[in-house]
Amino acid sequence: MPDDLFTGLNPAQQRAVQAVDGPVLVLAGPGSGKTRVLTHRVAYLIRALQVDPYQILAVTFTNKAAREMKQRLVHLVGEEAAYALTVGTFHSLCARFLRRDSVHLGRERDFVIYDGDDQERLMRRVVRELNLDEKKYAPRAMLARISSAKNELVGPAEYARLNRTYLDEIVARCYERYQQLLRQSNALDFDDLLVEMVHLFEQHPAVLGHYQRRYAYLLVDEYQDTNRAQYTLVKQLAAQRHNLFAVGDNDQSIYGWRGADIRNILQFEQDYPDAQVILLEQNYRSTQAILDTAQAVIAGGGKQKHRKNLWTDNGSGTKVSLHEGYDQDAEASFVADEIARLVASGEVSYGDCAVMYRVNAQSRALEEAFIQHGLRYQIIGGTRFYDRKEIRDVLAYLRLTANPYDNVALTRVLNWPPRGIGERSEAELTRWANELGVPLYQALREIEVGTSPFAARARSALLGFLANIDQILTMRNSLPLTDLFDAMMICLEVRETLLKEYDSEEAEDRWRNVQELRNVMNEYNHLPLESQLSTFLEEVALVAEVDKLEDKADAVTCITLHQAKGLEYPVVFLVGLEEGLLPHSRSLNEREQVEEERRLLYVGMTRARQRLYLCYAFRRATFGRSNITTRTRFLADIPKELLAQTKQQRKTTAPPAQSSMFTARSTIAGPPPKTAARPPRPAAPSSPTFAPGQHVHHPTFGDGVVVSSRLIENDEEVTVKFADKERRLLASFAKLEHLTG
Ligand SMILES: Nc1ncnc2c1ncn2[C@@H]1O[C@H](COP(=O)(O)OP(=O)(O)OP(=O)(O)O)[C@@H](O)[C@H]1O
Ligand SMILES: [Mg+2]
Repeated sequence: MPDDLFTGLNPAQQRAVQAVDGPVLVLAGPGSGKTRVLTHRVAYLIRALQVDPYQILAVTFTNKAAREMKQRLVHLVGEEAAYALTVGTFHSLCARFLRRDSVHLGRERDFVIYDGDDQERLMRRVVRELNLDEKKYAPRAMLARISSAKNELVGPAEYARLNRTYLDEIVARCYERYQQLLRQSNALDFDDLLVEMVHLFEQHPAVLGHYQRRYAYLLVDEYQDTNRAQYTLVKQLAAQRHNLFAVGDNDQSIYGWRGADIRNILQFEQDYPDAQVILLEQNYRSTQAILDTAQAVIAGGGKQKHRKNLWTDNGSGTKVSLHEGYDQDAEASFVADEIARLVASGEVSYGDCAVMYRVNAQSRALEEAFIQHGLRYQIIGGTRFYDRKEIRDVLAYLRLTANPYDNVALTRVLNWPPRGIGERSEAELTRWANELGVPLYQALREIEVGTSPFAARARSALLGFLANIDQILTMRNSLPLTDLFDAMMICLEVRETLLKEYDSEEAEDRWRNVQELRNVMNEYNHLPLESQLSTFLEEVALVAEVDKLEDKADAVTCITLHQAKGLEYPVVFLVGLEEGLLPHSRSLNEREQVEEERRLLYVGMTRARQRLYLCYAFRRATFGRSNITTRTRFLADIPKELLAQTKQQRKTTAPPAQSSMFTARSTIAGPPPKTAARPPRPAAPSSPTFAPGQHVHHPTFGDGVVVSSRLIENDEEVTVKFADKERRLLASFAKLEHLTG
């Protein structure tokens, strides 16, 4: 036997590779080599047992994992055999099988697969057709319910039977109609791929028999995150030969919210009574320090079945760092500084580092810090902050506010928020503006005053848009940037629009992104009023551009915790370890959901090989408001002595006085920047020392602008607009400083 199959495997792993007949469950902790064993087992089947690679089916959790597995197998078994294997995700495999066999379901082979946008458009049609109120029955929300039903293999009829509330009835009707329309278009959505496959196997035993014979060997990675439909598929395929090899870790089950059922792995032995269960206990990925810390977190969740031991002889390594930053920007800055330091020391490269977070909006602060520090980075999965739809829409309005003649910005948001301006009206407007030889905004003005080619309905919709723009324009020169922004959000009903367009969770995420943009603006409020918006837009444009030009090779990886599953990096930063983020505020109601968040943290921690940083911020601005945070409860389960704690001194200014996206923020507190020498306050001023419009600094509330000031008794009462709100202060107590510049 060629020995490279086994040289890299310990005895337990070798046993797992060689335990060929019958079902096998490898239940083991992170980094114990489950994925490696699965890969080697494929090679073993081919090389040692002469199994035809055509008979092997391996299921991975992501397409990326499938590609990586194939690459490894090219080395182990050669190209020809590697290409004859079937490796993919449940979805990609089902799509492939259905292309071949969906005729048995009376379906054309060339069905199309609808993505999220297509689905939404279709559901919108359904909701309208059924004369339902789109506000009450948001298409996205309907789709989310239908998706859960599909993952549970519950069809429209059964859904109607099982669910009896009024809302359920509506969902059932939408579900039924949605499926009809999909069918008419010869389309399947993602969930249908699994559902149809299960149906095909149920209804056509001959087809199932074909697949059962063909795939004599089944291997499934990340088995703990299979949902009902996937679990059923595996069961169907394995029913004859029982050659199922599943690997997983119940402590890493993190997709419950998407229908994954942890019981699938816990009940493996009941499902397959002849199963062998193999435990792997040596971790090859992480240092002892990282492992101990991660174990402490998962153990804090109490006892579970199959408690696994995990040890490593990788050495104790550097202590896990626990870092408190002042706010999310300081946190990001710390991460960037630390990465720059490690890279400069020659210890690691950018590509060795990953930053993981709970929600995509958290990447904004990181992206900016990386750009400031000139660090290469890439955002995995998530769209880069400034590329997100809601951000681009809002930015388009801001661009219009700065320059109403910006045609690109104008066409982008002409019908967002939706006001019934269709493609036809837009084309007509463009044509007409060309004819008049004026920018679109000017053409809109013309509609207002004179004759235009538009029918009454289109005309009033276009004028509605114009009225919005003009209303915002009138505020442009009188409000500080963040106030202008808030007024704009109200005028355009952005939040309400998002709630209409998306289900409540997604709308909340997108609204959070929009508010994140407002957080950025805070830093421009201190500039002269007339240059705030333009400076802001200039710098945003630069950030967006720099980002595009980046060479992605050897870049820091920014990734959500959910997407980081199965991956590993020498250096890992977990940021935002605060209550409300992790555990996410959505999960606080149910214990089981909080436990899933705990596992998510565990998954994140166990991605690290050499260095792990746990970070949280003392304050965090969410939804436009900066609040003091509470660090996540899970940190309490880590014994203090396992951690090296660092804490940023409280910043004396927040936000920094002359800040912009490109002024480096120091992570360590420094003297307040650019402050005038502080004269001792005279006890009883005879005339106000503060005047409206002056920029001032307060040790606690940060920078602000004086709104008004008046003398009272023997003091001066100053009203100051700070980043968060307006405050009335007594000058003798408030220690207000005048800011120069
Ligand atoms: N016997 C071994 N000798 C040396 N390195 C090993 C051995 N087994 C696994 N490794 C290495 O340890 C790391 C973790 O392995 P792998 O990714 O397969 O773990 P896993 O159990 O799948 O982890 P996760 O649960 O996070 O998916 C990989 O870099 C792998 O190459
Ligand atoms: Mg793995």
